[in-house]
Amino acid sequence: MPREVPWVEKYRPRRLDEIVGQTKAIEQVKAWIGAWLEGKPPKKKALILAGPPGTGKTTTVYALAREYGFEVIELNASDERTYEKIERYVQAAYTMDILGKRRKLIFLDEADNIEPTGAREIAKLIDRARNPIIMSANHYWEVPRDIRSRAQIVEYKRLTQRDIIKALARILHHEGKRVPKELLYDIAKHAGGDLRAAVNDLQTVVTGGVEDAAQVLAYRDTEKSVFQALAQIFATDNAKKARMATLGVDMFPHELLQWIDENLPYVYYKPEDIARAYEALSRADIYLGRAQRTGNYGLWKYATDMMTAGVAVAGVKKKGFVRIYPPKTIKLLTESKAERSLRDSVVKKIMSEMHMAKLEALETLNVLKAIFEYNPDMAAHFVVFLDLDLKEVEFIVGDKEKAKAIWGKSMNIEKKLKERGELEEHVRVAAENETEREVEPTGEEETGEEAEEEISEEELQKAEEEMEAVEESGGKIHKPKKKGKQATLFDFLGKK
Ligand SMILES: Nc1ncnc2c1ncn2[C@@H]1O[C@H](COP(=O)(O)OP(=O)(O)OP(=O)(O)O)[C@@H](O)[C@H]1O
Repeated sequence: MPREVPWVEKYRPRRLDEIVGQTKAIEQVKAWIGAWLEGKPPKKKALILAGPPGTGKTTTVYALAREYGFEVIELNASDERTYEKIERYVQAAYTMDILGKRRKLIFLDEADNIEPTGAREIAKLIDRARNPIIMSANHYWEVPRDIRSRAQIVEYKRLTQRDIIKALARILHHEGKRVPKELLYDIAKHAGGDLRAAVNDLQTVVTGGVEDAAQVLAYRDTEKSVFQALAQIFATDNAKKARMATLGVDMFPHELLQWIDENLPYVYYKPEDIARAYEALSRADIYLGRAQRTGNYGLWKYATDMMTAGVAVAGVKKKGFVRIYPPKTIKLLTESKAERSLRDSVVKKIMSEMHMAKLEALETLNVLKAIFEYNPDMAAHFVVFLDLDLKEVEFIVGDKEKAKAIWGKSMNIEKKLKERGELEEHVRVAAENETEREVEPTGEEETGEEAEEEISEEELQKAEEEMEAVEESGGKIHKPKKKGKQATLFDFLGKK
């Protein structure tokens, strides 16, 4: 199912005069580019747009390019290959040539994330540049000195609540939607000057119904940045960026883990990528357990690395707007009795058919929810395998019409299996898995507690190596080896 276009992109200002609250910054940028256009490149051939996230830095670069006829070459400053790429462009003739090629403007994002060696190379390139180079950074003082000394700084301010309300009202007008005034004020207040966060909140509230708003915003109060942190983790393939995303989050790691746990099934397309992300999470969980028992809270670092970088690089993510929700485990108290009993019955079926402990089954239920939402064919196979009834399917997918469609497909599968006498085969496969597990013990117990006992010191050391490997391999985590013979959700997917 295609995701809705993120409003932050749909309503990104196209013109400089549509950018709110940054008049002074934009004047400075225009003056700087004006010098280039007059053929007298400014003394400082690079510009650093510095300021908090979501305040219009990237937007400025693209609007500037559109208005002044530049082609933007956007490169990630922390990417090692960036140097070679810039090399190609800085020396390109700075002309609008007769073939109609446009002048190039080099845009380096995350200038506060450049390693020292990269910084020296980029500094040399700035000296030789024949094209304007604009960089953006959240923390000016973390931009390497070699670069800072060669660049003019332009400061972007946190946006005021008034600016944010103006921008949100404009979006609502275009969408033809209304939300209560108080809610708009609440969103603006909780965004902390970050218009990207505010626009994302508005989209969440409008698409999820206003009744969701109170819940979403209630969490913004105390855990403002967890939404932003998760959005960043789920948007990047860069291990370092993912790890940095949670730095400002005022939350214990085990709470953060719950947030990531329940939101991540909606981020990846492929079941095997979801599986890989869950592998990283379960390692994080193990470190947390051990930290708790031994009092060695230094282990929190490994846990956080696993749940941020490990999850971020687990696979190919969906593009588009990701709605981030507070974890249901926190919401359980507000669940109705009927919902609780349906959840319990589904979880019991998962436990019995897939031979899982309760925690693992709850986790699997989250994955199933994503599969049921996005892949009705695969969902139908699960309906047969788990012997789910229509009410249970409705509970999992959360929509009557979708549930009916899946149910119909499952009836067809069941009919075909019966004709081929294969219904029994499903049962036999499950039974075989059970026997294999008994014959060939994995050394892994099913409860979190017991698993924690098995972590050795070497394994802890390995955690650090693993995270280094993630970075060295350019952000790709090695596919974990399959352990034991326990029937997991993904064994099942493999068999299908
Ligand atoms: N000053 C602004 N005026 C209008 N819209 C804005 C402004 N700042 C941010 N936005 C909205 O927020 C989105 C994100 O803004 P932008 O990409 O420019 O942020 P940024 O400052 O580059 O953030 P980061 O430092 O995280 O890269 C834009 O697409 C736009 O919808």
